[in-house]
Amino acid sequence: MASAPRAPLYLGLDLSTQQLKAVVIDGELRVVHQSGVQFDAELHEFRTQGGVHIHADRLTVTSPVLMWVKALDLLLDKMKRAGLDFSRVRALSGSGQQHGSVFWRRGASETLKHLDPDQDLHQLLQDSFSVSDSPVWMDSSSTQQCEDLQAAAGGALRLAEITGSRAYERFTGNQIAKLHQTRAEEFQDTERISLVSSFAASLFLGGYAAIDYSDGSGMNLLDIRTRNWSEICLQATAPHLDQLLGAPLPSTSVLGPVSSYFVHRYGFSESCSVVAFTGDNPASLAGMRLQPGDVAVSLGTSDTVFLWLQQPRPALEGHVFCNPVEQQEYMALLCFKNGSLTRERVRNECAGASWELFSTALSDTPLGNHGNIGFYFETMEITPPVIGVHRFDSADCEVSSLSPQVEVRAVVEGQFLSRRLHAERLGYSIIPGTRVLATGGASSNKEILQVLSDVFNAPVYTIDLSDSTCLGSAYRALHGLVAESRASFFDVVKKAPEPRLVATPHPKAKEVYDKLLKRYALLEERVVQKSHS
Ligand SMILES: O=C(CO)[C@@H](O)[C@H](O)CF
Repeated sequence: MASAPRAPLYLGLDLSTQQLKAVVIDGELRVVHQSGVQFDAELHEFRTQGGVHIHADRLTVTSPVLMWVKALDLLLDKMKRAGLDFSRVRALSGSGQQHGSVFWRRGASETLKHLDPDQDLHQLLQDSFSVSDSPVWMDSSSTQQCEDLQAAAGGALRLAEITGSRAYERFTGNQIAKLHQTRAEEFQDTERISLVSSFAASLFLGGYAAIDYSDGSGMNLLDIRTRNWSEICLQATAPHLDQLLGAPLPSTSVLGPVSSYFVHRYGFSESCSVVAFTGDNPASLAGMRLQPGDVAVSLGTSDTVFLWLQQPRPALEGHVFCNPVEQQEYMALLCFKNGSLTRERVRNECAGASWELFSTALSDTPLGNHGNIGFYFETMEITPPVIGVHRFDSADCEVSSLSPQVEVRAVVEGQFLSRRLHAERLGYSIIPGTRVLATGGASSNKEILQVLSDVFNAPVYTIDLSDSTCLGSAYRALHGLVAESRASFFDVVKKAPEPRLVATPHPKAKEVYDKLLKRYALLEERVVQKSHS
């Protein structure tokens, strides 16, 4: 059913690792438009792989910030050509890959304020960034800065108590510290530092957008209880950081009207509101309308497991972020770097680059995979921090290879055993009645979700759109308009379609995977010890 011609629309964007996506909903929360730009395929002049550049040291990982700018030009042109009436967009919001950072050159705020609508953003902002290769969440090169920050804060656990996480290499504060130490001239030429989320919001705002509490929780700089920058952490990171970052704001904040550039170039209404952008995982929590007691499993470039927390429970593993939709509450998250790119590599090598054959391999191999277990940490993993590929047979003997079909099941079972093991270690036990909400690209594959249901011994649900992050941003755009009146996010989006049950655990699942999980934990410890020896 089409929306009425002048009925308001709400735009949600997601600037993720491999692509820029958009979803448009109407006032009934129906998706009326989707679009996207794939970085590798449509912006190949930037020569990224999976949207990033992995540097020769195999630890430094960056993305060209002008690729993200040009992707927005392409996306809005695509949406305009597809006939989207931007004048109906009442509010827009968005999300970005977490932890990444953008360094605006001195003078860029003036350029942002006076964008010429006859030119594209990519041309206008060519000289607006002091750092052209933005550090992103896949980077693992700031270990020294992590150690220094933990020492300054009083140790790893103290830092976790303050910021929600011990120091992690990908977290923005440590990346800023490294850049300040190793690229002093570029740092000196910087007048503002944004997250990927607030950078995208700045483009629409025509000025520097505030960092929101939720994505700001992924920097090792924000005190998650006071929701202000931690002085100890700022001081330990770089000079004048409070000025470079600006004051953080609630994730529901209306930042202002869209800039005149978008009014004149694309026909946005002058009254279209820009609602604070946030991180991709917090936006996904919103898109799935995650409730306390649910467990979300996002299967994207990174795999993440996240859930709703009423009170922060920081630990030495995983993260606590401010909740993006309930300002006084929190969310817990575990991140696994070797996610979809690892599944795709095994698909290419063991299933003829076909998802159908990949799914057939899963259907044709038994629960527990005859005791074979695999660890596929092709790049430095985050949870646990280890690199290497290791395969073990049913007698816990390391083997050099598995048959193609067994390897397919081993990568999927191994990833899900790891997600479950580390979630349970954080006290997030999967109890009867727990709903597992799956999202992200791989959540459209029923056989992969069947393995998830079996390993977690829980029913798995999905929402119609595998892209909960964009949908969550569109929901947040709508909610931002009424948040000041204290309207709850859940009231505003209660008409959204309910998650759909797509897999229930096999009767033997609990017996098989409770046992296999114990072996997995011992073997993972062995792999970690071996990689640190
Ligand atoms: O590092 C992560 C979360 O902490 C990843 O999920 C990124 O947000 C992916 F873009």
